[in-house]
Amino acid sequence: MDTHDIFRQLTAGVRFSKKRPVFNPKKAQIIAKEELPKPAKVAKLVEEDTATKQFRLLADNIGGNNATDKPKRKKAKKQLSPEQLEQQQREEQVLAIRKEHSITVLGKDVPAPITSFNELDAVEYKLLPRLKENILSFGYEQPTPIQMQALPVLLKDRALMACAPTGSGKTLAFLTPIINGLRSHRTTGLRALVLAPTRELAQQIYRACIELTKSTGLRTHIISKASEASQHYGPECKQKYDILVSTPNRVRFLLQQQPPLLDFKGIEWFVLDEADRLMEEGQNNFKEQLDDIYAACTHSQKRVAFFSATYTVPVAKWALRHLKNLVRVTIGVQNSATDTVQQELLFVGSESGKLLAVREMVRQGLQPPVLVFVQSKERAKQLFEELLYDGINVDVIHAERSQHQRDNCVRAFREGHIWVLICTELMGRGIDFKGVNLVINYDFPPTSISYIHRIGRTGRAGRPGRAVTFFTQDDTANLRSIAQIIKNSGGDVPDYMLKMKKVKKSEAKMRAKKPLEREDISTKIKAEKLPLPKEFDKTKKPLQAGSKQLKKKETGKNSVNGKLSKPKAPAKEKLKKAKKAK
Ligand SMILES: Nc1ncnc2c1ncn2[C@@H]1O[C@H](COP(=O)(O)OP(=O)(O)OP(=O)(O)O)[C@@H](O)[C@H]1O
Repeated sequence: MDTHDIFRQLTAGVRFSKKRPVFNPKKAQIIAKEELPKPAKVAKLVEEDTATKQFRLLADNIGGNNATDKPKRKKAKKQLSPEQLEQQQREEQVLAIRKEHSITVLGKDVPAPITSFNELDAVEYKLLPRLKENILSFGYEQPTPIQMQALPVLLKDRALMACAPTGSGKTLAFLTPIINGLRSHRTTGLRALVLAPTRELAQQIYRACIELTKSTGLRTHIISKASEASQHYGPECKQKYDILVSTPNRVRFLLQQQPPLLDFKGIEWFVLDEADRLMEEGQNNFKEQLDDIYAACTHSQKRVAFFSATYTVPVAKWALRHLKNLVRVTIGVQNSATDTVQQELLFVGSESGKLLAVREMVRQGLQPPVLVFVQSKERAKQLFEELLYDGINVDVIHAERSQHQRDNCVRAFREGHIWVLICTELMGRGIDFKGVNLVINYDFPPTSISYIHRIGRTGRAGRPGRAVTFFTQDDTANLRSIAQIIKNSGGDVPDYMLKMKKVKKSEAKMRAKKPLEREDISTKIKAEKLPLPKEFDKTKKPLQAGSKQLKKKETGKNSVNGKLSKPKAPAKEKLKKAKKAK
């Protein structure tokens, strides 16, 4: 495989604008010159249709025609030496394993996949016996496909960009090589950094790390409160940790203190979980924070690994620019939903139809635990108020709740005290609740990436799951792409959905940034929609010009002394009167 091929394959699925240069070789100083394609070749690549390119590359790889994977067959005429024959057989075996587990690899000299954790005892990996015991204590019979391929790649100190379906065991795939690489505790300070987009996910990774490091002596820490961090990391601090798990904002905050409260000069492992989310640019996104953090990790030998179930252009670009010796591993088809989830799209007519649909599902018998996704914290609160009195154990989690409340909520859901958890996008990524039976997308996901992650909260680790996505007339813009995802993972969708007009890129972007405005979630009768009772009108005197009441009517606000007050609902008045009469 020549350099041109490597670049072409690493950028599979990446769509470059013709206006902006795709890849500026001058900027990519870190990559060795010979690894870079010539600008003219890049331009040619840009013009290639992305979908065709992706399809061809996947077909090539899975079918084994990839130059990386292809066993070097000698010409039939030439007699093979026993060693050559053995080598050829080994290569064919590797290909067969990758094909069986839908593993696609891109890069030079990619290590062979393992099929059992026992293979990690080999001299080339030198897995710590204690670490292996910890892995086996989870009761896993064999590595998952991402573990099969990512473990050897990372244990051989290669940079990795890994894409594998939700719930496929990526956490173990990145924690094991870190722990094995660090081996034992040192008092020199932090040597590994794992970043995740939410605190809940960081907590989950932290807990997994504590389990995996048992009896190894390695110390892991999670930054729970930035304000307390000075005690743990300040220059005079005696107690040092080896591994730090956190969200980017807390880390950057500590780095920015004077003097900085974190020292990343010793970071040998830099791992991003949900890398595509962390690389998102724009307001309230992590990219800027990430750049600062990466710049502080100045160790010359640091290993970098990105993991996610989905990948986007910025991640591929960044990896190409910054990482040497890069391997890309994809399990199945990139950016696809896990095939263990039975997916349904349900037309509910209108916003009120959604509540009816949820209640109907409850009436028919919901199998908890159930996760319900809505698009905002306001809507999460509204839905919670609606379902609170429906006789189901329901709770709600969103960014406005305190950290303590969020932790309690997650714990109660994990322990089965809460059956239905209403949540926002906050819980969409990475969270591993065991045995979630159903995900309801109450509000249509803003992007197909969000859809893949949300429904991936069920159907994890090979278990079956179900996801129901409500849609109304307002959601049809994104319907086509999500119907396509369902079809790609083996589900049934009506033909008309797949034939719907593609949304413009600009519109898709806008929808991703700004969710649709929706009617409030409420079954309460709206006062303003009720006709005024007749007697109310008859007894009313005409309003005087300049009177408070008339002003209120003109402005449409119930303003008393400049403050907003609740409108007095005629229906409520009527109800009160009726009660008094009783
Ligand atoms: N080898 C294995 N065999 C069986 N189960 C496993 C194995 N490795 C991990 N698991 C289990 O699979 C579940 C999902 O793992 P994990 O949370 O790492 O998934 P993920 O790929 O990171 O998902 P997401 O993309 O949603 O973050 C966990 O409950 C974990 O215990």
